[in-house]
Amino acid sequence: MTSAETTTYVLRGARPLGGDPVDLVLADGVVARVLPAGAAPADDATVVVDATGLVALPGLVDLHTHLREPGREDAETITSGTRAAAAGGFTAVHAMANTTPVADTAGVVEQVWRIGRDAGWVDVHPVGAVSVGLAGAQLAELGAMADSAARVRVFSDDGKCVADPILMRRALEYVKAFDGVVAQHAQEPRLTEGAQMNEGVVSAELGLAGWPAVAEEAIIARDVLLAEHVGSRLHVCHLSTAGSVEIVRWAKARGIDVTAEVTPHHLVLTDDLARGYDPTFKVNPPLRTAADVEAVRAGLADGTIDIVATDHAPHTREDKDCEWAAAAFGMTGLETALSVVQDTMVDTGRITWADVARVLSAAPARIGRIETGPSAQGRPLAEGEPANVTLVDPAARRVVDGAEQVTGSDNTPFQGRELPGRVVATFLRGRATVLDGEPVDPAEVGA
Ligand SMILES: NC(=O)N[C@@H](CC(=O)O)C(=O)O
Ligand SMILES: [Zn+2]
Ligand SMILES: [Zn+2]
Repeated sequence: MTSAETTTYVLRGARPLGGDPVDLVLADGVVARVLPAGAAPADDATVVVDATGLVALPGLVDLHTHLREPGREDAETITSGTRAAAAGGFTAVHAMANTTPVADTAGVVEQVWRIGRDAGWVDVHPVGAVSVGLAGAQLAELGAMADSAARVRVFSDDGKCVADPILMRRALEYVKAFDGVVAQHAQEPRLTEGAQMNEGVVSAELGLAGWPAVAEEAIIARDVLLAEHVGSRLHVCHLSTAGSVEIVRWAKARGIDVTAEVTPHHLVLTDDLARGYDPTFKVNPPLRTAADVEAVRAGLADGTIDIVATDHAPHTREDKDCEWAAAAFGMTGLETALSVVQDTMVDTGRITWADVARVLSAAPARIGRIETGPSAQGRPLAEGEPANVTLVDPAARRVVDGAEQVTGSDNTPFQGRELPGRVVATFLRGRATVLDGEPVDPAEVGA
């Protein structure tokens, strides 16, 4: 058995960012050579991957993943969630703080970071909570989390909105000291009390309490103004309405340092899906209207929305197989994100593969400040760069089946749907975490 560190891979005929075919040689953890297709030599110590027709992307980076550990290992563990991430083409994920206990201390974020490192599937970058216990009252120890081994730069009470404006202001001011960012789950709590789905024609018809677009938009409007006032960096989680896109567009034109994400599901699914009362489609923020879907696609295409983030939110059957009102909010996404982006944005001609590399790798790495340093991510596929590489077959098609997925939960909203694209291989610093579409256990290659 060759050890992970010494295996040299030749990705024969790969198309970096969808461009002309080349041979990518991965050795010693970096992209050692970029050669004309067919030119890379192969010897006994080399593994040749036939990458003819495959698009090579820098390893994907998710800014918004729920790994559930510690506390809800029955839904997902750091190991199962990061294995699913690798299967989806990711080499780094940001692990959200709404665990039990909450990731609001240096101790918890270090533990998550260490378990992720030891699992070896992707780099795990813990997100720190903004407030103690996500309670929205008292600022958590942001500085201690930033200074810890986990090097936290992203802070979020995700799942809950930082509703108190003075707490939000203090958090924005505090993170400036270490170039951090506050990632807001924009949801005005009073306007969404008891809300079950998007407020509109469908909620009225179904008799479910609605969640108005203004509840999201009012918080985003407030926060971009706060970010401007204190001169800090704001990130908007899972933006979902046409009005939210307009506000972010306005804020960017004004020079405010704001970034925004959209989830794959908000790029394609609408509130019509609630008609079947299947809680698989219950999510926070809720699925919106076709007009909102069009607006977020346009926002992603014109750069108003910086990134696609999965908001992978695994839940047990117990928490999902119940009546709509009692079910948990959330849907899985790590293993379908790239396919949904290809389907909605690339195959429709709205963005290129180079744009995919930006919105799913370089930009989230930059927002999370993981683009430099020992676990650099989101860098170009150039000689000397870390060999974080994803090979995708854009011509493949597959029918999604939650039972076959790697994640510990099966609440995929794409069950039974045919989607384009398949992740054939993923490399983390030159070590294969996925080959021939199958996860490669880090323990088995001596990583
Ligand atoms: N997206 C969801 O519907 N749920 C998330 C929380 C969140 O992202 O707000 C979860 O933790 O389950
Ligand atoms: Zn959220
Ligand atoms: Zn989330």
